[in-house]
Amino acid sequence: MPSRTHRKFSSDNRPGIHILRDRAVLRRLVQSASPGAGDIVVEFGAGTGVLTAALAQTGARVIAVERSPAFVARLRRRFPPPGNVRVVQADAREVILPRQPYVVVANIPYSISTALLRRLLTPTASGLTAADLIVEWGFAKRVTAAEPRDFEVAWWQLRYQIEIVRRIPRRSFTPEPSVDSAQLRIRRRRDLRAAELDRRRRELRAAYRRRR
Ligand SMILES: C[S@@+](CC[C@H](N)C(=O)[O-])C[C@H]1O[C@@H](n2cnc3c(N)ncnc32)[C@H](O)[C@@H]1O
Repeated sequence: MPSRTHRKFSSDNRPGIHILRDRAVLRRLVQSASPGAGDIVVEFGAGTGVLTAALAQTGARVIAVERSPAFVARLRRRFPPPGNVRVVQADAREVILPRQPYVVVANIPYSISTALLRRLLTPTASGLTAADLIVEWGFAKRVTAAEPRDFEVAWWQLRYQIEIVRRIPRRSFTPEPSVDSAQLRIRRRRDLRAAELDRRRRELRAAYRRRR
């Protein structure tokens, strides 16, 4: 017999949907991001709005991006205007991102992790200042590796400090995924000037080409 929480979103229960049910994990994620009132926070994959509600309580302006029409309808009921939550029905990989400085806080679908990080961390001109994400444990290990396997991750690490804050057991979600997750903390490095960054990027690119 499915639990009540499980039944509530069973119409949208496709692979990749794992609702965060551990309040402590949720609290720590929001605390790590600690957005201030009026800050722009983008949440990808808002689902039932469990994280959205915690973010909204900080007074930040929350942009809740969700692809599923059923979840979007539910989010719009839960966060009606006027308020500090804007629900956007879109694919996280394509949605228009803010031009002003913004942070991302999200429990992202495992299947789009690479595409999403590529979108957020690859461009040099970006308003992203920080991201606090829940991602698959193996993915977190890959993007925080001391010696990244590929140039792309090395480039992300050059511009952003990326670290695993903690391991999150699979039982923290409903339904449980088959693997554990990680809380990932990403902060933009401010110490590199454009010319220096460009030089380091060329050096990095050359080093990875030689490895092949
Ligand atoms: C892991 S669940 C997280 C749900 C909720 N934020 C939470 O923390 O409990 C991932 C959510 O992302 C949504 N999703 C999946 N692919 C998406 C995409 N390409 N763009 C936007 N949302 C997506 C799913 O519908 C689901 O609601």
